[in-house]
Amino acid sequence: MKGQKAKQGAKGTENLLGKSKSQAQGKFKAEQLEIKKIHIAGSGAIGSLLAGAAEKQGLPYGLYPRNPVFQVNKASIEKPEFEPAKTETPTPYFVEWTDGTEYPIRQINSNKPHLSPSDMLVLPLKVHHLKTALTQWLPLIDKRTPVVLLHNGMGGYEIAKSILPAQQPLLLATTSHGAMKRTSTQVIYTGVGNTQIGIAPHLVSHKQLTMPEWAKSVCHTLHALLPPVRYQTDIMKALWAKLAINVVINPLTALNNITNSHIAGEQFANERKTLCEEFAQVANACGQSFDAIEIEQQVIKVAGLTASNYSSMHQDVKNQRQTEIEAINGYIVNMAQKKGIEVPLNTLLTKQITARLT
Ligand SMILES: NC(=O)C1=CN([C@@H]2O[C@H](COP(=O)(O)OP(=O)(O)OC[C@H]3O[C@@H](n4cnc5c(N)ncnc54)[C@H](OP(=O)(O)O)[C@@H]3O)[C@@H](O)[C@H]2O)C=CC1
Ligand SMILES: CC(C)(CO)C(=O)C(=O)O
Repeated sequence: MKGQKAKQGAKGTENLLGKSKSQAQGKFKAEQLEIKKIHIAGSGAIGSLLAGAAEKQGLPYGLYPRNPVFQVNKASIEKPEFEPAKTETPTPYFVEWTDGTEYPIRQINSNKPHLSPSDMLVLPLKVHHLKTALTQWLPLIDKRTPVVLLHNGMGGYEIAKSILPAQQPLLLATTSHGAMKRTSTQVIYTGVGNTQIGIAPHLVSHKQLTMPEWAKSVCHTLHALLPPVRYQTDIMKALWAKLAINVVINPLTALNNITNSHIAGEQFANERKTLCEEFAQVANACGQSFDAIEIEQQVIKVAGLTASNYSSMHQDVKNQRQTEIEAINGYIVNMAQKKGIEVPLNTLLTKQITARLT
């Protein structure tokens, strides 16, 4: 099976419906699937993984690289202009699934998308990419097109709120699936995790007891593509919980050039404890409810589950790419300042990671 190439070409939505019925049992019903096409902004590791999943399930998809498709200028905001990609990918590249099968995916470079309410836009980007990407996509989406933010760290929601219309259907998500770009033509699905998703808090009505149809459709589609998807009624709590993990594992693995497994060890006991305490103090001052000891147990668990991983920050530092430090430890430092709390270790790690790239 290893290296086996899957046949290219979408097989239509029946295939997705057929697969999703069994995959989504007990979660979402097949008749809730109304998303006709998934548009993926950014062909990084997770974006490519989603495209591979769409290829695998036969759901029409568009995978768009950074910048080249649409230039941001005043004119393009009124009437978006498409230009040929500077980084055109004439041949497909491949996503290698967990069973070794390879699915060919292509980036879209020249077709001008117009997203309808039955399309969805997913942004599996780093927070520091979001402002530009959302500004580029805004003229291309209908005001009823569901938009999904999918990233580590915090701050993306505020950026999206400042750019999108107030009533734009918006979901916030975080994933623990692992994906890695091994070469320019190969992305590997390195670890099956899960995706947690929820409606942006400003769209949640306490009077509405059931999920709106658009949110069901999005969750169902994502679950059919890359299961399991867990719907969270309090997505902010889930994002804070993921942040806690990243606050500890990411900077320590990046600075010490180690895999995640080491973070569970005795040598990091002091840093682990202090970071969890600083996190809990800040999160709780921001209206959350976290216990430092429970967070530390969770960090140790995740470090064990992802033992052989190099964290995303480790990879960014190694490849001299901008890290997500501002959205992770930097976010804790900013929130701590606002609340008058001292967070010396988060402050130090933020400075040390930032210094690595200058
Ligand atoms: N990879 C993983 O295993 C996991 C990742 N995550 C999180 O998911 C998010 C995405 O991660 P990942 O896929 O690894 O990141 P990558 O860096 O691989 O992908 C981000 C992609 O976004 C592209 N990009 C930047 N700006 C734009 C833009 N304006 N329009 C379109 N594309 C743009 C980048 O382009 P270019 O290539 O030109 O830089 C890059 O290809 C991060 O927050 C990460 O922490 C969470 C769990 C696991
Ligand atoms: C959970 C963890 C730490 C897995 O590596 C991660 O989210 C990351 O690397 O950014």
